[in-house]
Amino acid sequence: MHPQALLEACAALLREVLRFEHPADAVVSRHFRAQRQFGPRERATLAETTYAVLRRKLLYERLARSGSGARERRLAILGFAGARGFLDGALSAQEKGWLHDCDAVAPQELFEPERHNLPAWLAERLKAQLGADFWPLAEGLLQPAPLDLRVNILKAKRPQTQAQLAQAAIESEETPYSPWGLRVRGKPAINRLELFTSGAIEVQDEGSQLLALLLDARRGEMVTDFCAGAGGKTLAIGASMRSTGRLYALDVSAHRLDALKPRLARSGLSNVHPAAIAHERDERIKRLAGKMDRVLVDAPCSGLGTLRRNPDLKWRQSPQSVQELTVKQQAILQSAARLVKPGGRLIYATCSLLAEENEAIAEAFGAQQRDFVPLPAGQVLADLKLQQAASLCAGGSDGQRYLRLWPHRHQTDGFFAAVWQRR
Ligand SMILES: C[S@@+](CC[C@H](N)C(=O)[O-])C[C@H]1O[C@@H](n2cnc3c(N)ncnc32)[C@H](O)[C@@H]1O
Repeated sequence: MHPQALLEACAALLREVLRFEHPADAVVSRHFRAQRQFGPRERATLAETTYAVLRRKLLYERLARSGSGARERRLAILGFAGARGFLDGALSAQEKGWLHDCDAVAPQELFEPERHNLPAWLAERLKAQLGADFWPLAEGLLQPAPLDLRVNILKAKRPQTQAQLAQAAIESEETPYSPWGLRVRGKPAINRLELFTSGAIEVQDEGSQLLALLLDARRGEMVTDFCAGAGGKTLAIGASMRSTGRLYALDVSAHRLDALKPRLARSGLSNVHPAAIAHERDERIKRLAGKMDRVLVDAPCSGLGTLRRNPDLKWRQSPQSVQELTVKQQAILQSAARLVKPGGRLIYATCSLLAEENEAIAEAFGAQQRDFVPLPAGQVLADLKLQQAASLCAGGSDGQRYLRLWPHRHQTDGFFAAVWQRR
């Protein structure tokens, strides 16, 4: 495709995404379905340019105030994810001069928001929470996430899987914490590999794998994944139960549960029972009350821990949306807790960075529900012989109370989890 046509296509896609009416990944997929003319490399450039602009939106908007032509074209030039030589083929002499001037802007000439590229409300909260660690986090959130795979231990072993990937010219290394994980170099297409179609691997961030590990579901147990969605964690939990016992995968979104079905078929699991519920107090779940050995609440949240993958979320969330989510999170945790049997365990987790969706929810629950005794996440992970368990945790008097994963410290998405045992 001619550079000019590809640059204009990037600008057109940005025009749709920057309306923020729908999640960026959904807009990009719809765009590709409607516009069949793009090959795989062009699609990659279009998607990566869009994500680069979403990541550094404040910086690029500031630079785009100078220059000429349509705003989205200027943003696409600044975020262009292809080779500079190729881009040059699309630029006028004036645009080349402008881009050269933009490249020469030094960081000290920029205002803070143009360096961290976060909305003011979010930067303020993260600064209050993190202090000096705010800037390493902000920098970490501007990087694309690596591609992590989880080896399905029902079907494969990690070393052999790594060797098979190498045969397909895919380089990978073992993830540092999860015993199931492989971190792949680059972004190779995974879903046509025999390893993928046969269910030996799934794409899953190491942080998500750690949440499934933390649940420590055992063979033959009764387990509920209360907010199962498309089942990323369900599949990891089901495999850790060696496809025995019963694992209920509940969600209010039948659509998301539908996306679990093909993954379930590949996985070889026969212990998973997906069920759509109307809400967290649905009659259908009453009969499960007091019966579960393990309950995971992977609660709906702002998703701000996934900004490396979903940078549009920082522009789509707001203090009000976070406030509404915290109400829902409390209600779901309260209801899900009823399923836990005496001696059983409950986990509340999110992929948010914000204390109000995390520690605040866990502490409010602990204060109300004297029946549930906190278990230090660091201890649970150490008992599982997990590498460097203590470094993954924070909070409480010994700094081990909660699982607290950060992109800049652990190279995972941001995750939080609290664990309780019912008396
Ligand atoms: C963070 S996502 C779950 C991701 C999923 N566990 C995974 O690993 O792929 C949160 C899920 O909670 C679901 N949800 C929202 N409200 C709910 C409720 N009241 N009861 C159960 N699930 C709910 C959403 O539909 C969404 O799929």
